[in-house]
Amino acid sequence: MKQHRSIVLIGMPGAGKSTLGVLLAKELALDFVDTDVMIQLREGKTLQEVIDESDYMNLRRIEGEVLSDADLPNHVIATGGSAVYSDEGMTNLQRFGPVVFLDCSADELRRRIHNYESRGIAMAPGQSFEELFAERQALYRKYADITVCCDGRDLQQVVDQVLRELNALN
Ligand SMILES: Nc1ncnc2c1ncn2[C@@H]1O[C@H](COP(=O)(O)OP(=O)(O)O)[C@@H](O)[C@H]1O
Ligand SMILES: O=C(O)C1=C[C@@H](OP(=O)(O)O)[C@@H](O)[C@H](O)C1
Ligand SMILES: [Mg+2]
Repeated sequence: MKQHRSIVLIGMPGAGKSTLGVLLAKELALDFVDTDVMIQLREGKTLQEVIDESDYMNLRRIEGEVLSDADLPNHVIATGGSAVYSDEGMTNLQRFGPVVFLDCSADELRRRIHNYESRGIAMAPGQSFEELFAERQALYRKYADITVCCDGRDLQQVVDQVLRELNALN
């Protein structure tokens, strides 16, 4: 692992970054942070309100600033699904530890998430979920040090797989 011992979780909304992040932090005796919460605290509003009061590109811009300024050694870092649009932000997070892509099929994501309209997803108006999914795959793969398939695995199975892959990196 890199010098600061953090782990960065990336992937589509619904992949399990926030949920798994807490479990991994407990397993690894690390702190936990969700960068969505950092954004909301900085802005004093929800992500959906940010989008409604400006637009999705403004949310991506704010997210990029927050990720670029973040100083998060010894954390499991759950990012938002749009984090990978900020190269500067991802480059900063990479300093703290390996990037784990939680790889989930579009069908599985659709089964898990039913509120795509109100979840504050940073996507262009009119873009379909399938189009967004396709656009992002290359970005997640570009930054991933580890890719873990999440389809057909419960939370504990994914946690165990991430831990195995992290051990294999050392
Ligand atoms: N491996 C899994 N199996 C079943 N449900 C999962 C799994 N991972 C996450 N979930 C569920 O999917 C939903 C979205 O998870 P969340 O952690 O909010 O994803 P993200 O932060 O990546 O958007 C939650 O209801 C969570 O319990
Ligand atoms: O994928 C996206 O565009 C987004 C995902 C959200 O986080 P999760 O991936 O944790 O749902 C959050 O960052 C924001 O609403 C934008
Ligand atoms: Mg999340």
